[in-house]
Formats: sequence, structure tokens, C-alpha cells
Amino acid sequence: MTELIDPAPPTLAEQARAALGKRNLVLIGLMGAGKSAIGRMTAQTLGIPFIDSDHEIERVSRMSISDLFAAYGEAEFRALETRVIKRLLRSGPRVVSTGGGAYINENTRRHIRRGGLTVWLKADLDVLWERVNKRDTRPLLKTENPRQTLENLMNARYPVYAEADLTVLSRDVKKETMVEEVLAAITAAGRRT
Ligand SMILES: Nc1ncnc2c1ncn2[C@@H]1O[C@H](COP(=O)(O)OP(=O)(O)O)[C@@H](O)[C@H]1O
Ligand SMILES: O=C(O)C1=C[C@@H](OP(=O)(O)O)[C@@H](O)[C@H](O)C1
Ligand SMILES: [Mg+2]
Repeated sequence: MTELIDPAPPTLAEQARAALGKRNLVLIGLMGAGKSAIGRMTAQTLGIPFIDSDHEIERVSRMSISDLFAAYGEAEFRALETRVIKRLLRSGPRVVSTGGGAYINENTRRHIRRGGLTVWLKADLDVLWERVNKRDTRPLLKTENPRQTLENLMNARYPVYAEADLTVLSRDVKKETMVEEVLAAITAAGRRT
């Protein structure tokens, strides 16, 4: 007689993967929130592809984000960003990390809202500033007072990011903890919908 063995309960990653189904997971939030870093790790944990929209923009344009801003200006960058994100969201499931301004652009936001489950990585100014001031790859922060610029962007953008399906607080904890919280949020949302 064969013995019936209870299957192991599903892991958090398996539960989140099931809740996501064919949908894309789209990370939004301000510069330094961890969209690129946490998005990559989340995709690995879920076992689905990861794409960073800025990386894809750099690949297709063969230019860095800074050079794109300098050569063509922000409006052209936004138009390219819209096209790239629309294409990236055409098939799923994937984790797509967007650049901080993507969700703020009305056109891009429309594609994102249709194209997947949105998670806002929300962080306070000190956390963001600590992270972004170490690098000079973000053209919008090449101002006289970049911390103030970041704060202004926060004030302008947080009400829009707040429309996301889910919000996870990004703070100084291990990246693995952030990934777990994203997975837990997806799982809980899956139960609700
Ligand atoms: N939970 C975290 N703890 C410590 N450092 C983090 C955490 N999340 C992200 N970082 C770091 O902060 C910096 C900005 O993260 P990044 O993923 O590029 O943000 P975004 O894509 O939202 O601008 C990177 O150097 C990244 O490794
Ligand atoms: O907030 C923004 O408008 C931007 C954020 C950047 O991406 P990260 O949020 O990944 O730094 C990048 O897309 C570009 O510099 C503009
Ligand atoms: Mg990024």
C-alpha cells in the first residue's frame, strides 16, 4: 500500500507566483526607492523574467539615460519611455521596474495600469537621499540643491504613486526583507481579488 504524504505547504514565493498569474508586476516609486534592485531580486525569487525599463531604453538607444537627457531633453526621453514600457508590458508574467517618472506621465501610466499589478516602493526623503547621493547617474538631480529637488519631486509625485494597487514601505532593511514584503503584498492582494 502506498503511503499518502502531505505535500509541503506552498512557499511565499509560490503563493505570490500563483496570485500574480499571467499579470506583470510593475514597480513604481521615486529615484532610490529600490525599484531596480528589488525588482531584479523579486523576479529571481518568483522565477519569472526581469526587465528594467531604463536599461531597455539604454539598450535600444545605445545611450545612457544621462546622455539621452542631455542630447534630446526630457520630453523625448518620456516619449521613448512610453513606447518601451508599452512594449515590455505586452506579455507577462514579468517583473518590470520602471524609472521614477514613468508612472507620472499620463500616457505611460495608462499602459502601466492596463499592463499589470503595480507596487509602489514608498520611502522617506532621508532613505532616498542616502541612496541617490552616492551616484551621479540621475540627470534630474543635477541641480544646485539636489536634496531639495528630490523633496519637490516627492511632494509632486507621491499623490500619483498613491494610485498604485499595492504599497510597500522601502527602508533600510535587508533587500531580502523587501522582497518578502513585496511577495506578501502580492499574495494578500491575490486573496482579495
Ligand atoms: N533595502 C535596501 N537596503 C539597502 N540598499 C538598497 C536597498 N534597496 C536598494 N538599495 C540600493 O539603493 C540604490 C538605489 O536603488 P535602485 O534599485 O537603483 O533604485 P531605483 O531603481 O528605485 O532608483 C542602489 O545602490 C541599491 O543597491
Ligand atoms: O524620476 C525620474 O524622472 C527618473 C528616474 C530614473 O530612474 P530611477 O527611478 O530608477 O532612478 C530615470 O528614469 C531618469 O533619470 C528619470
Ligand atoms: Mg532604477
